[in-house]
Amino acid sequence: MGFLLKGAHVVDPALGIDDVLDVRIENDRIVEVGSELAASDGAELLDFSGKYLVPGLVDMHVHLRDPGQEYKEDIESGTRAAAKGGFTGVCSMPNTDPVTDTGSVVSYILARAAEVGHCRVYPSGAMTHGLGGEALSEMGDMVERGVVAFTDDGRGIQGAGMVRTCMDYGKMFDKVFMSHCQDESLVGAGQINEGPVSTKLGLAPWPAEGEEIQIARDIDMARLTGAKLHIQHITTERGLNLVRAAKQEGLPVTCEVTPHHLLLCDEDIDRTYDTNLKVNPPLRTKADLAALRAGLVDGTVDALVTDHAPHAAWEKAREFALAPFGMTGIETSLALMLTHFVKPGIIGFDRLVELMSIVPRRILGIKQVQIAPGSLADITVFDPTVVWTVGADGYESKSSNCAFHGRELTGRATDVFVGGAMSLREGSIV
Ligand SMILES: NC(=O)N[C@@H](CC(=O)O)C(=O)O
Ligand SMILES: [Zn+2]
Ligand SMILES: [Zn+2]
Repeated sequence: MGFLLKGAHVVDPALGIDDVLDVRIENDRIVEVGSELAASDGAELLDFSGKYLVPGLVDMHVHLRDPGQEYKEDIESGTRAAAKGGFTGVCSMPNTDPVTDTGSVVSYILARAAEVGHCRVYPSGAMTHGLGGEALSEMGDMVERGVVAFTDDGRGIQGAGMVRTCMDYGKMFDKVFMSHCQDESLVGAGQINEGPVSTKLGLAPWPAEGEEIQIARDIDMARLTGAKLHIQHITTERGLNLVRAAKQEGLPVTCEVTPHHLLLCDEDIDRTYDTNLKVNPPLRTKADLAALRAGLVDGTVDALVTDHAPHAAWEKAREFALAPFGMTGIETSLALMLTHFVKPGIIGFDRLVELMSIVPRRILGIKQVQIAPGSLADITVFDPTVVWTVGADGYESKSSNCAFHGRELTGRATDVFVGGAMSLREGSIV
């Protein structure tokens, strides 16, 4: 069993490859990369001319909602949506029900992913019991069952002492600590970014400082404990500058940004009053957006993630203040990045691959995939020229709370291989 992938434009910055090449897959591995490779017995030939072929994309921030909130998403539908979006793997967040804070929940997620998944699932586990911020989760048990990272995503840990305890104890496992930064005493019932728009709309304000204070604090805790720190869904210029300074200091600090925080700002809420734009942390200002874009280009931003946060239509159909935070994103992120950053030449395909494939694996400590013989055949193929409309053919996700619904985008994943098996073929789930 195998495939001969013909004539794709292969981009793998880790190897310095940026060329039209053929790739041969046998079983779960890449076995040959070169020009004009000859077909072999039993291998299926796929013509990828005009397409790009890159190491499989990994989204390191995804809410699969399983166990517990399967009416929003489950492991089958969430990984199906991921494959449709071009991903070969996702890191699942622990704000499930029950919370992913014990080994048995981790084992459930991995077993279910093996059974029904359309891509790999790399589970993260909670830092504190029940995301309560009061007591340690069962970190060692979860590491034994396969978590790749720790995070209380969905909530900020309120006490600096608790963050320190988590890091001091948990750093022996050599996993990254990922911080959702939100000071509840400042944010309170905040709905959108604090500024003229929140005043005009009469929506409770969420100050930038409610995020930045915990970014600064967690960098201090990483320095104090020696633990690896990753700032999740960063949204403000000052927050990004804190990460920039930590890196200059040589601390093991990384950060991620979402397409929505790169492309939308609080003024878009004024324009649309769309609850799909209600997200945690909130859409910030135009100036923040520009700062995040600069960080994407200069390397301060390490990873591009979606924070795919599915919610049922009826939940988002409520008054703004009652609607839950979050938007879906896993079916649109590659296309948004191709359309708004690669096509206009703001970043190259090589930087895109770093942001969406290589660096997420590095941060999570997952073995790299390379377009080279011997590597696992986790591969993403996309057409950078196809024009399509978001949501026109529905979504693979169970939820449709997509802030980009109806937008025309250029570029889309066409084929995805996970361990040498196709999970997306010519744009359709296998
Ligand atoms: N991002 C969101 O707006 N919502 C996330 C929680 C989170 O990522 O903090 C969710 O679980 O719905
Ligand atoms: Zn979060
Ligand atoms: Zn999240």
